[in-house]
Amino acid sequence: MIELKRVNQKYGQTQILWDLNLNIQKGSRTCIMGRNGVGKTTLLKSIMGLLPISSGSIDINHNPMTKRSVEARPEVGVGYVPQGRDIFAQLTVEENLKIGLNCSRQKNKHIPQYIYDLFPVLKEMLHRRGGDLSGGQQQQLAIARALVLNPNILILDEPNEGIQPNIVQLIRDVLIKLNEEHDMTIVLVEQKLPFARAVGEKYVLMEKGQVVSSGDMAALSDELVDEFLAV
Ligand SMILES: Nc1ncnc2c1ncn2[C@@H]1O[C@H](COP(=O)(O)OP(=O)(O)OP(=O)(O)O)[C@@H](O)[C@H]1O
Repeated sequence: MIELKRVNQKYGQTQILWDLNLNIQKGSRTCIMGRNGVGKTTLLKSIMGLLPISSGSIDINHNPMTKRSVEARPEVGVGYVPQGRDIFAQLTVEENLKIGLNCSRQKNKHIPQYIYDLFPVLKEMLHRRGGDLSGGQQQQLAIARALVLNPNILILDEPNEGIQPNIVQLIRDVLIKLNEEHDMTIVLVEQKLPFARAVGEKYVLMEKGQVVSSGDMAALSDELVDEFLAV
Protein backbone atom coordinates (compact mmCIF):
# COMPACT_ATOMS: atom_id res chain seq x y z
CA MET A 1 0.00 0.00 0.00
CA ILE A 2 0.97 3.62 -0.50
CA GLU A 3 -0.09 6.35 1.89
CA LEU A 4 0.60 10.05 1.44
CA LYS A 5 -0.38 12.52 4.13
CA ARG A 6 -0.44 16.28 3.56
CA VAL A 7 2.32 16.21 0.96
CA ASN A 8 3.55 19.57 -0.33
CA GLN A 9 6.07 19.84 -3.16
CA LYS A 10 7.65 22.85 -4.86
CA TYR A 11 9.83 23.47 -7.90
CA GLY A 12 11.79 26.45 -6.55
CA GLN A 13 9.18 28.99 -5.53
CA THR A 14 6.38 27.30 -7.49
CA GLN A 15 4.25 25.01 -5.40
CA ILE A 16 2.81 22.04 -7.35
CA LEU A 17 1.38 19.62 -4.75
CA TRP A 18 -0.78 21.11 -2.01
CA ASP A 19 -1.48 19.16 1.19
CA LEU A 20 -2.07 16.10 -0.95
CA ASN A 21 -3.57 13.01 0.70
CA LEU A 22 -3.64 9.67 -1.08
CA ASN A 23 -4.28 6.10 -0.10
CA ILE A 24 -3.59 3.26 -2.54
CA GLN A 25 -4.79 -0.09 -1.30
CA LYS A 26 -2.70 -3.24 -1.53
CA GLY A 27 -3.74 -5.41 -4.48
CA SER A 28 -5.69 -2.65 -6.23
CA ARG A 29 -5.46 -1.25 -9.75
CA THR A 30 -5.63 2.52 -9.51
CA CYS A 31 -5.65 5.10 -12.29
CA ILE A 32 -4.57 8.63 -11.44
CA MET A 33 -6.19 11.10 -13.80
CA GLY A 34 -6.47 14.83 -14.33
CA ARG A 35 -5.88 17.48 -16.96
CA ASN A 36 -2.43 18.42 -18.22
CA GLY A 37 -0.26 20.10 -15.63
CA VAL A 38 -2.27 19.21 -12.50
CA GLY A 39 0.76 17.47 -11.00
CA LYS A 40 0.35 13.77 -11.81
CA THR A 41 3.95 13.17 -12.87
CA THR A 42 5.19 15.30 -9.97
CA LEU A 43 3.15 13.10 -7.63
CA LEU A 44 4.67 9.88 -9.02
CA LYS A 45 8.19 11.33 -8.87
CA SER A 46 7.59 12.36 -5.28
CA ILE A 47 6.41 8.84 -4.39
CA MET A 48 9.54 7.48 -6.09
CA GLY A 49 11.87 9.80 -4.19
CA LEU A 50 13.00 11.46 -7.43
CA LEU A 51 11.78 14.83 -6.17
CA PRO A 52 12.15 16.02 -2.58
CA ILE A 53 8.90 17.00 -0.87
CA SER A 54 8.76 20.12 1.28
CA SER A 55 6.47 18.61 3.92
CA GLY A 56 4.16 15.72 4.62
CA SER A 57 4.79 11.99 4.75
CA ILE A 58 5.02 9.07 2.32
CA ASP A 59 4.69 5.46 3.53
CA ILE A 60 5.09 2.47 1.23
CA ASN A 61 4.18 -1.02 2.44
CA HIS A 62 4.22 0.44 5.97
CA ASN A 63 7.78 1.75 5.58
CA PRO A 64 8.30 5.49 6.14
CA MET A 65 9.91 6.68 2.89
CA THR A 66 9.81 10.45 3.29
CA LYS A 67 13.50 10.84 4.00
CA ARG A 68 14.72 7.81 2.08
CA SER A 69 16.44 7.91 -1.30
CA VAL A 70 15.24 6.66 -4.66
CA GLU A 71 17.38 3.52 -4.22
CA ALA A 72 15.24 2.55 -1.22
CA ARG A 73 12.13 2.13 -3.37
CA PRO A 74 13.06 -1.23 -4.97
CA GLU A 75 14.00 -2.49 -1.49
CA VAL A 76 10.42 -2.02 -0.30
CA GLY A 77 9.01 -3.59 -3.46
CA VAL A 78 8.29 -0.73 -5.85
CA GLY A 79 8.94 -0.81 -9.61
CA TYR A 80 8.63 2.34 -11.74
CA VAL A 81 8.06 2.91 -15.45
CA PRO A 82 8.76 6.59 -16.10
CA GLN A 83 7.06 8.82 -18.64
CA GLY A 84 9.02 8.66 -21.90
CA ARG A 85 10.39 5.21 -20.98
CA ASP A 86 14.07 6.23 -20.47
CA ILE A 87 15.49 3.24 -22.33
CA PHE A 88 19.27 3.24 -22.78
CA ALA A 89 19.47 3.53 -26.56
CA GLN A 90 23.07 2.30 -26.92
CA LEU A 91 22.62 -0.76 -24.70
CA THR A 92 21.04 -4.02 -25.80
CA VAL A 93 17.68 -5.22 -24.55
CA GLU A 94 19.45 -7.68 -22.26
CA GLU A 95 21.76 -4.97 -20.89
CA ASN A 96 18.78 -2.69 -20.26
CA LEU A 97 17.14 -5.48 -18.26
CA LYS A 98 20.33 -6.20 -16.33
CA ILE A 99 20.58 -2.54 -15.34
CA GLY A 100 17.29 -3.08 -13.53
CA LEU A 101 18.82 -6.07 -11.77
CA ASN A 102 21.78 -4.02 -10.55
CA CYS A 103 19.48 -2.21 -8.11
CA SER A 104 19.02 -5.50 -6.28
CA ARG A 105 20.85 -6.61 -3.17
CA GLN A 106 19.92 -10.22 -3.92
CA LYS A 107 22.85 -12.47 -4.75
CA ASN A 108 20.95 -14.56 -7.26
CA LYS A 109 20.62 -12.00 -10.05
CA HIS A 110 18.72 -13.36 -13.01
CA ILE A 111 15.90 -12.12 -15.20
CA PRO A 112 12.70 -13.96 -14.21
CA GLN A 113 11.33 -16.16 -17.02
CA TYR A 114 7.77 -14.85 -16.65
CA ILE A 115 8.94 -11.52 -18.07
CA TYR A 116 9.69 -13.17 -21.41
CA ASP A 117 6.35 -14.96 -21.26
CA LEU A 118 4.63 -11.58 -20.87
CA PHE A 119 6.71 -9.92 -23.58
CA PRO A 120 7.95 -12.61 -26.03
CA VAL A 121 9.30 -9.95 -28.41
CA LEU A 122 11.99 -9.06 -25.87
CA LYS A 123 13.39 -12.57 -25.95
CA GLU A 124 13.59 -12.39 -29.75
CA MET A 125 15.34 -9.01 -29.55
CA LEU A 126 17.63 -9.67 -26.61
CA HIS A 127 20.78 -8.58 -28.48
CA ARG A 128 19.29 -5.61 -30.34
CA ARG A 129 20.07 -2.10 -29.16
CA GLY A 130 17.33 -0.34 -27.22
CA GLY A 131 17.45 2.56 -29.66
CA ASP A 132 16.60 0.26 -32.57
CA LEU A 133 13.31 -0.88 -31.02
CA SER A 134 9.94 0.62 -31.97
CA GLY A 135 8.12 2.79 -29.43
CA GLY A 136 5.85 -0.10 -28.46
CA GLN A 137 8.80 -2.48 -28.02
CA GLN A 138 10.63 0.12 -25.92
CA GLN A 139 7.58 0.45 -23.69
CA GLN A 140 7.51 -3.32 -23.19
CA LEU A 141 11.20 -3.15 -22.31
CA ALA A 142 10.58 -0.33 -19.82
CA ILE A 143 7.87 -2.36 -18.09
CA ALA A 144 10.03 -5.50 -18.15
CA ARG A 145 12.97 -3.59 -16.64
CA ALA A 146 10.74 -2.48 -13.78
CA LEU A 147 9.64 -6.10 -13.24
CA VAL A 148 13.06 -7.75 -12.98
CA LEU A 149 13.21 -7.12 -9.23
CA ASN A 150 9.81 -8.75 -8.65
CA PRO A 151 8.10 -5.66 -7.24
CA ASN A 152 4.78 -5.95 -5.43
CA ILE A 153 3.81 -2.43 -6.52
CA LEU A 154 4.20 -1.27 -10.13
CA ILE A 155 3.91 2.45 -10.87
CA LEU A 156 3.57 3.58 -14.49
CA ASP A 157 3.45 7.09 -15.93
CA GLU A 158 1.34 7.19 -19.11
CA PRO A 159 2.52 3.86 -20.53
CA ASN A 160 0.41 4.29 -23.68
CA GLU A 161 1.71 7.63 -24.84
CA GLY A 162 2.53 7.34 -28.55
CA ILE A 163 1.96 3.57 -28.66
CA GLN A 164 0.13 1.71 -31.44
CA PRO A 165 -3.29 0.18 -30.56
CA ASN A 166 -2.27 -3.50 -30.53
CA ILE A 167 0.50 -2.79 -28.01
CA VAL A 168 -1.91 -0.72 -25.91
CA GLN A 169 -4.10 -3.84 -25.71
CA LEU A 170 -1.11 -5.98 -24.78
CA ILE A 171 -0.14 -3.55 -22.00
CA ARG A 172 -3.73 -3.55 -20.71
CA ASP A 173 -3.75 -7.37 -20.58
CA VAL A 174 -0.31 -7.49 -18.93
CA LEU A 175 -1.30 -5.03 -16.20
CA ILE A 176 -4.47 -6.98 -15.40
CA LYS A 177 -2.51 -10.25 -15.40
CA LEU A 178 0.19 -8.88 -13.10
CA ASN A 179 -2.51 -7.75 -10.71
CA GLU A 180 -4.66 -10.89 -10.79
CA GLU A 181 -2.03 -13.61 -11.14
CA HIS A 182 1.01 -12.05 -9.48
CA ASP A 183 -0.84 -10.12 -6.79
CA MET A 184 0.80 -6.88 -7.86
CA THR A 185 -0.62 -3.49 -6.94
CA ILE A 186 -0.87 -1.36 -10.09
CA VAL A 187 -0.78 2.44 -10.04
CA LEU A 188 -0.84 4.30 -13.30
CA VAL A 189 -1.22 7.81 -14.58
CA GLU A 190 -3.52 7.60 -17.56
CA GLN A 191 -5.04 10.29 -19.77
CA LYS A 192 -7.27 8.10 -21.91
CA LEU A 193 -10.57 7.34 -20.24
CA PRO A 194 -11.40 4.06 -22.08
CA PHE A 195 -8.04 2.57 -21.05
CA ALA A 196 -8.42 3.86 -17.50
CA ARG A 197 -11.87 2.28 -17.25
CA ALA A 198 -10.61 -1.00 -18.74
CA VAL A 199 -7.65 -1.34 -16.37
CA GLY A 200 -8.55 0.59 -13.23
CA GLU A 201 -10.77 -0.66 -10.45
CA LYS A 202 -10.15 2.57 -8.57
CA TYR A 203 -9.76 6.12 -9.78
CA VAL A 204 -8.04 9.16 -8.32
CA LEU A 205 -8.81 12.57 -9.82
CA MET A 206 -6.38 15.43 -9.42
CA GLU A 207 -6.82 19.15 -9.86
CA LYS A 208 -4.32 21.91 -9.01
CA GLY A 209 -1.99 19.61 -7.08
CA GLN A 210 -4.64 18.00 -4.93
CA VAL A 211 -6.75 14.85 -4.97
CA VAL A 212 -10.28 16.12 -5.55
CA SER A 213 -12.13 12.82 -5.89
CA SER A 214 -11.38 9.10 -5.58
CA GLY A 215 -13.29 5.85 -5.42
CA ASP A 216 -14.42 2.83 -7.40
CA MET A 217 -14.02 3.24 -11.17
CA ALA A 218 -17.67 2.26 -11.57
CA ALA A 219 -18.57 5.41 -9.63
CA LEU A 220 -16.62 7.75 -11.94
CA SER A 221 -19.62 9.69 -13.24
CA ASP A 222 -20.01 11.76 -16.40
CA GLU A 223 -20.31 14.82 -14.13
CA LEU A 224 -16.87 14.14 -12.62
CA VAL A 225 -15.41 13.51 -16.07
CA ASP A 226 -16.84 16.82 -17.31
CA GLU A 227 -15.62 18.72 -14.28
CA PHE A 228 -12.09 17.33 -13.98
CA LEU A 229 -11.11 15.66 -17.25
CA ALA A 230 -12.89 17.25 -20.21
CA VAL A 231 -10.81 19.75 -22.16
N1 LIG B 1 11.26 20.59 -13.45
C1 LIG B 1 10.25 21.47 -13.32
N2 LIG B 1 10.49 22.75 -12.93
C2 LIG B 1 9.48 23.63 -12.78
N3 LIG B 1 8.18 23.35 -13.00
C3 LIG B 1 7.89 22.10 -13.40
C4 LIG B 1 8.89 21.10 -13.58
N4 LIG B 1 8.30 19.95 -13.98
C5 LIG B 1 6.97 20.23 -14.04
N5 LIG B 1 6.73 21.51 -13.69
C6 LIG B 1 5.41 22.16 -13.63
O1 LIG B 1 4.66 21.51 -12.62
C7 LIG B 1 3.29 21.43 -13.01
C8 LIG B 1 2.85 19.98 -12.90
O2 LIG B 1 3.55 19.21 -13.88
P1 LIG B 1 3.36 17.65 -14.02
O3 LIG B 1 4.23 17.19 -15.13
O4 LIG B 1 3.49 17.01 -12.70
O5 LIG B 1 1.82 17.57 -14.45
P2 LIG B 1 1.01 16.41 -15.13
O6 LIG B 1 -0.32 16.42 -14.49
O7 LIG B 1 1.78 15.16 -15.07
O8 LIG B 1 0.90 16.92 -16.62
P3 LIG B 1 0.92 16.12 -18.02
O9 LIG B 1 -0.39 15.45 -18.09
O10 LIG B 1 1.06 17.23 -19.01
O11 LIG B 1 2.09 15.19 -18.00
C9 LIG B 1 3.19 22.01 -14.40
O12 LIG B 1 2.72 23.34 -14.29
C10 LIG B 1 4.60 21.98 -14.91
O13 LIG B 1 4.83 23.05 -15.80
